[in-house]
Amino acid sequence: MGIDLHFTKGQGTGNDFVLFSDPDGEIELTPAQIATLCDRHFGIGADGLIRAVRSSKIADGAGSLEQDDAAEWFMDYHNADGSQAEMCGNGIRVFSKYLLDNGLATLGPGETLVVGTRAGVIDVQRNLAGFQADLGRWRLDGGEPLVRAKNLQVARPGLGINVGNPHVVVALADDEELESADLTFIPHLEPAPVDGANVEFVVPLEPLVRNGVGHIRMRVHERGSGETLSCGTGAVAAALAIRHWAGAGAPNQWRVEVPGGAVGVRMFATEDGEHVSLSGPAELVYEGDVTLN
Ligand SMILES: N[C@@H](CCC[C@H](N)C(=O)O)C(=O)O
Repeated sequence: MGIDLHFTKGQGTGNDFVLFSDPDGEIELTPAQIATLCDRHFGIGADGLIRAVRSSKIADGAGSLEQDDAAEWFMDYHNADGSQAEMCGNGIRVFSKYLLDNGLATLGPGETLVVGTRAGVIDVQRNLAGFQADLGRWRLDGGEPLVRAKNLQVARPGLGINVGNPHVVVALADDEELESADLTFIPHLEPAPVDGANVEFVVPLEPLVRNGVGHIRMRVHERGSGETLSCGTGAVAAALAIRHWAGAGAPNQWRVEVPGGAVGVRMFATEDGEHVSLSGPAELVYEGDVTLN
């Protein structure tokens, strides 16, 4: 018997998602079913799939689910190939918009929506750009693998950064080089991270710092989804890497241009260490019904 799904299509800076709600955790899709839904030729088409499930109903084994009574909803995220991911920065804004527009949550001015994810609970607030998500603490992680991409003449050292999910950031010389990279092929990392990684190719813009805000441009090859128009956690990792390389005095606020638009990144001190936040737009595009066999 088929599974009937009422779905919503949403996007944030062109990173697009199929969303559906499963409050009681009754619908477990297989990786193959998710890949079919996300397929742009044989399915709805998306970079990832998001299931809205109550945190109390998410099945055990979902990862490091930090239970928090305030997080009524859990963002169950899968990449386009059906693989699970811990976190999605653009996805969490679109997920918040989905919860609010469907009356599943409320978020007044100055209030915080707490969302459960495999990377822990994330605080989301409204802001001028749309939504801002506090992604919490980040860490240098995964060393400095050598990165090769098709059409890039030389291998480059990357920087491994974990912002809930794994990234490797590579600095390129200029826009010409950024455009020349062929990201239809998976970048080659040496040594290869055990759990794979999203790979961001970044160039500084001129001037790098304007009014105290750093400006960079990036393209990304997402683990499990291929090249996408944007990756929120990737933008965060890119800003952290460039700040790391720039050294003392580099800004704590960044604007990251991606093929699908631009997002904002901010690093700020908290009692439990430095946090990083991501802000940007979120839009729900259309709704539909689909039957999965
Ligand atoms: N597009 C997302 C990241 C989605 C997960 C990623 N592909 C992974 O496997 O870690 C974002 O906006 O952060």
